[in-house]
Amino acid sequence: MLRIITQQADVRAELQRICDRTHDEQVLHKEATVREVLQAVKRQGDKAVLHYTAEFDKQTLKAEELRVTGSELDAAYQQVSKELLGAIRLACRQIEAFHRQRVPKSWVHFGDDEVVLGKRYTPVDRAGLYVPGGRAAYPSTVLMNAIPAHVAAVPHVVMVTPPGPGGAINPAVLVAAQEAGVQEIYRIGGAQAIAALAYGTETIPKVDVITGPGNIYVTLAKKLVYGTVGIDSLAGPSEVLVIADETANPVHVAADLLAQAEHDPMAAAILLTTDAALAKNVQLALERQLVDHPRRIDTEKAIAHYGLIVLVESLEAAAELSNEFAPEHLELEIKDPWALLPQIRHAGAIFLGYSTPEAVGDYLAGPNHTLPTSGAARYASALGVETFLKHSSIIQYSQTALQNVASAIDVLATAEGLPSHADSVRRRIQQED
Ligand SMILES: NC(=O)c1ccc[n+]([C@@H]2O[C@H](COP(=O)([O-])OP(=O)(O)OC[C@H]3O[C@@H](n4cnc5c(N)ncnc54)[C@H](O)[C@@H]3O)[C@@H](O)[C@H]2O)c1
Ligand SMILES: N[C@H](CO)Cc1c[nH]c[nH+]1
Ligand SMILES: [Zn+2]
Repeated sequence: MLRIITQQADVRAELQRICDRTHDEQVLHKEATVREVLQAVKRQGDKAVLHYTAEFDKQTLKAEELRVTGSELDAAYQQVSKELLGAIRLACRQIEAFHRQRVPKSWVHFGDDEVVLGKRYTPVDRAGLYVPGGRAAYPSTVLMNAIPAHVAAVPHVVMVTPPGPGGAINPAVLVAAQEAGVQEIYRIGGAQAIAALAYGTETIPKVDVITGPGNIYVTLAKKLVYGTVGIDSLAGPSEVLVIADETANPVHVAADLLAQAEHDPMAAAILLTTDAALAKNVQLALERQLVDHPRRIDTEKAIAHYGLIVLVESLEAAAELSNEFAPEHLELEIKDPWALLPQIRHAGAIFLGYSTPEAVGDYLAGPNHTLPTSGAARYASALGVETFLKHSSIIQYSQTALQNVASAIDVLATAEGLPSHADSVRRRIQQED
């Protein structure tokens, strides 16, 4: 049963508990497991990857079987329906069109003061894409990761995804990877896959940046390898926060809450509403929709632990609570969503109005569905082309320009107690050796 609580009670504490669910004390033992996996893969390479694949994915593989072969890739096209291929291609076009807008461009400015300044964008050499596969297959996530990498012109794109029975990978995932230009695919998942991409093994190449969402093990592993490699963001167990008024349809709101809860027992689904009748009706609708839900057990777990309906006094109060939670997905199911939008400061993606279920963003609206969770939307954003780019600053001074700033640099370097800094400028001005 989805609990209903009122604003005055311990709403803030409850929302904080749900937000913190991937970094609270209860996950410490999972972090210990992840640390062990990272260390083992770093030291033992493929041997450890194969060991943990057997332990956690229940698949016994040999090192030479880790890479998906050309014949498997070809066969995948025969295993997907025409409709599915058509939908993948539509999603590809829309995601690419969105990501090609406002790609950061290199620039150089030649100033009148004989100073040249600029920024030069270059892609990483190697990207590693994590595509989840424990509880569901995610061809959409392949596209959301691979297309921005392609638009950023990353020369080498590697993908990992957990093996299913017999080591098989879902054919739709393999088709999506080919449509989006992935070059190498390895059948590994979880923390061992993140470790392999971060440190490299005999079989799996080390990459420069790891992107993609995943469950708690994947997210903790990404957090721990950050620094050895770059990451996109902490895109962990899914979450949705819906702000709804009395005009919202309770059946639709319940369906949207379940659409995120069904991802993972650690997913979060929250409704903030000004209307007590809506709260009750969403609760009832959700119960009904859960009755013959194919993923009922996990979905009920998510709803029981991380599901919540909060009755709020006003939409402004709802916006403030939402900002504190910083949800991955925020739906505004209210009469005038554009009027509330200026009050929203932190959210991975915002869905406006009754006809915009979060699922359109998951699949094909165009914006990326790999989004920060557990409060990370306070400081991080959706995966994008820029995730695969970095920029170098460009600086050139003429002799005259250097003379103009020499004394200021001298003063600053002296204040910092760094005489060679001052000297490196002074020698040029004085034309000494
Ligand atoms: N935030 C986002 O942008 C976003 C997008 C899509 C999906 N998601 C999330 O991705 C996740 C997908 O999760 P999933 O489980 O289906 O697939 P997954 O690929 O993320 O995780 C499966 C892996 O977890 C590892 N694992 C499972 N149990 C373990 C244990 N007890 N100890 C150590 N390792 C273990 C296994 O190695 C397995 O390969 C969900 O949480 C979903 O909500 C998030
Ligand atoms: N809602 C997920 C992000 O939290 C993305 C997704 C992929 N497929 C379905 N949903
Ligand atoms: Zn989803």
